[in-house]
Amino acid sequence: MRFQAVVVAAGSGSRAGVEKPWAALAGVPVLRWSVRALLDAGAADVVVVVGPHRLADVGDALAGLTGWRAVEGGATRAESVLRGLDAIEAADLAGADTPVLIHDAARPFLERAVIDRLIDALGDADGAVPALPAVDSLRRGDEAGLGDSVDRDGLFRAQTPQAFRLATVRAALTDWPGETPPTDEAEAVRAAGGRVVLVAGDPRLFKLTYPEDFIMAEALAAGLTPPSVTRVGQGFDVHRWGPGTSVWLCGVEMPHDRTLIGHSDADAGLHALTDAILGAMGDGDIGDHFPPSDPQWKGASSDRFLVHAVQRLAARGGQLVHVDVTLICEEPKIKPHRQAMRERMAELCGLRLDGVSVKATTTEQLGFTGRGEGLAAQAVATITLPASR
Ligand SMILES: Nc1ccn([C@@H]2O[C@H](COP(=O)(O)OP(=O)(O)OP(=O)(O)O)[C@@H](O)[C@H]2O)c(=O)n1
Ligand SMILES: C[C@](O)(CO)[C@H](O)COP(=O)(O)O
Repeated sequence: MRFQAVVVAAGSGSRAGVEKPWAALAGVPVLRWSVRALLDAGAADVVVVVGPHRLADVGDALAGLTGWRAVEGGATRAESVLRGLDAIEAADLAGADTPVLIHDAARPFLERAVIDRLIDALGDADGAVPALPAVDSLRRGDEAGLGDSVDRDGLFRAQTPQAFRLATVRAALTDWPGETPPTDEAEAVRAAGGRVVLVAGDPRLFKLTYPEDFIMAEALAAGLTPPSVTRVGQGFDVHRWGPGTSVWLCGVEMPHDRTLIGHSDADAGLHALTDAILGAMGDGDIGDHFPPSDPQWKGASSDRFLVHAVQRLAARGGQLVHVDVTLICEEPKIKPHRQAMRERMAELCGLRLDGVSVKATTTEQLGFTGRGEGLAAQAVATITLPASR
């Protein structure tokens, strides 16, 4: 059954000391783990609720995923949930009876089986909550020491996502009578007279709360991260020399007594590199993405071609590992500009400097480069891609 989802990610993480949704697990933001799980399990839309200062970051964290929208959260978790529900209502994404799953971004390891149990249970209840029975013995205690035992029979640890029908949970939160906000939606729905049932939770669905929780989460994430494959792509480009006073190479403009002729800025180094990255992804070539027949690329800075390829790689969950460009020309001399070129390419590619190489060679005055008719560039890019998805 299709369902809507709200992922609350607007907390400050005061106990963890970090804004948990933005921390990385196996290199992937916690928020992405949570949202991806819901989308993979069939959520029609996921409303992501974030702090106002994070609205601009959501696109990067969720690059390549479709079916989500971001809204601004509130001062409490309950307020954030309500804003997410309001967004579903405002965008007319669901009817009053549509199931909505409300989930803490800070619980990144959500299995589809939990979602299936929740949706099934919602058939004849007003709400469903995944929970685990308390297994350790429970004691009261304070500074003075250990107090009485608490009977753990019938005690559960509530998790998220929690499932309700849109109108039920929205009304319950809007009409919440308490002075302090409800601890979760189940509490609000119960207070409104609803029947909330328990379904089996999942130990992996623990909430990141304290710094030490990240140790276990990192281990789990490593085990769940699909193995990556490493690929190498190569690119080659040539431009003809013509009259001019400067030339662009590898993202750097340098004075020269001629320039390279081309539809864009004719930066053969960046063109070869863009093709190398696209080639490693099996994603066509620079001409497919930026046709020379298209007037909008006339005189364009080649920076944008390279950034486009890097972004397409990121959208597929891939990573650029290393790039290596060789410029083939008699003139200009490349060495004085090499460091600036590496720094610029590192910036454009999001790589460390030691992952970026620029080399140059002459062809001993042989061939078209040797005769000074044109400049050639070749590039190699190493990338990793998730082995699946
Ligand atoms: N105003 C708030 C407070 C919390 N949350 C979200 O609610 C979930 C569970 O809350 P909690 O673990 O309490 O997160 P924080 O509020 O970030 O942490 P802390 O209480 O330690 O400050 C988290 O995904 C958190 O981002 C939210 O969206 N809006
Ligand atoms: C909603 C919740 O995750 C259910 O366990 C929890 O109540 C929210 O987090 P907090 O630690 O209680 O603030």
